[in-house]
Amino acid sequence: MSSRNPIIAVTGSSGAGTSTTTSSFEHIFRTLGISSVNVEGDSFHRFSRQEMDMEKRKAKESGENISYFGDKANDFEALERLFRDYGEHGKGKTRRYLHTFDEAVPYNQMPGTFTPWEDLGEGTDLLYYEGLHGGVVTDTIDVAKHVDLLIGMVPIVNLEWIQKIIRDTNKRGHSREAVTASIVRSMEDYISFITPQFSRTHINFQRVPTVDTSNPFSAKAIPSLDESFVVIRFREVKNVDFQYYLRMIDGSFMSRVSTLVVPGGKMGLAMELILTPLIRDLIERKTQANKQLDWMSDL
Ligand SMILES: Nc1ncnc2c1ncn2[C@@H]1O[C@H](COP(=O)(O)OP(=O)(O)OP(=O)(O)O)[C@@H](O)[C@H]1O
Ligand SMILES: O=C(CO)[C@H](O)[C@H](O)COP(=O)(O)O
Repeated sequence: MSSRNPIIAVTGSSGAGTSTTTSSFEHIFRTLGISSVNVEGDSFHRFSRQEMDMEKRKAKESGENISYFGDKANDFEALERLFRDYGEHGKGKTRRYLHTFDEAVPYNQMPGTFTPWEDLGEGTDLLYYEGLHGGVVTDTIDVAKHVDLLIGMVPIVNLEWIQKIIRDTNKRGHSREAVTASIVRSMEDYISFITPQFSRTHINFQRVPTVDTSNPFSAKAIPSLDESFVVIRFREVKNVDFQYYLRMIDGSFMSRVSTLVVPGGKMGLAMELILTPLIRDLIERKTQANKQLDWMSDL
């Protein structure tokens, strides 16, 4: 954690909606006049799509498993290094994984490849990460400890799979069978690396559909916001003004002492109401820390 160079991370599985959530954060940053550097978790995959296909074949031959959720396919050290460097110096290195032709063409590259590593961050107010591993901890690395505000984006698992299957088939050119196989192959890593993160978050947002999603593998469409509720669990936030949220968000209620439930259509409003003051606090702490540093260097 760093008062001078704060880091916000939205962490969630593939298809959970971390990229979609980014627009809510960008709106808050614009409102508060904050300049952020945005980092995508997929940039820290170890392998291009072609290399990963080879790794999957090798793993299968030796009776092992490899998935995008685990440490074999992701460079957690590089991610921790970026967070540490940004926290200490306000800069670091990242790159982009290009999923689609639309993303790849401007770089004159093919989908499934990486852009070169480049320096980023200089002069920004905060680092914003969205991806699979913003709260990951293993025996050798601890990404979570560098994060000042850690948000879990966790639809219930049937909905997560529907979102992944429909996004990967419609936008990323994969077959339904290939996506289903990747869900199966990823399950062990999902339990070891993805879900433990949601016990380290400050707040979890869990979308719960109110329509039948009992066979996610045959679903034709993603349940809409109006066909869902969002369960918001405050884990590590003090002095939460639930009365204020209940007054401001029509149709909201509390299901437990630390849990607010809002209609799906109010998710954007809820995020704005809840996150804006927390982000403002991070920026105020940054201003104070920098003032203190200036004052000490004047001595
Ligand atoms: N709240 C939501 N309501 C309706 N659809 C949603 C919602 N959140 C995400 N989706 C849809 O689910 C799919 C996956 O979302 P998104 O691409 O944001 O996931 P992601 O977590 O960024 O995945 P990855 O890490 O694999 O890139 C997209 O098609 C998106 O439009
Ligand atoms: O979303 C993912 C992980 O978060 C993808 O599965 C991963 O980035 C690989 O992408 P692709 O299958 O398009 O090569």
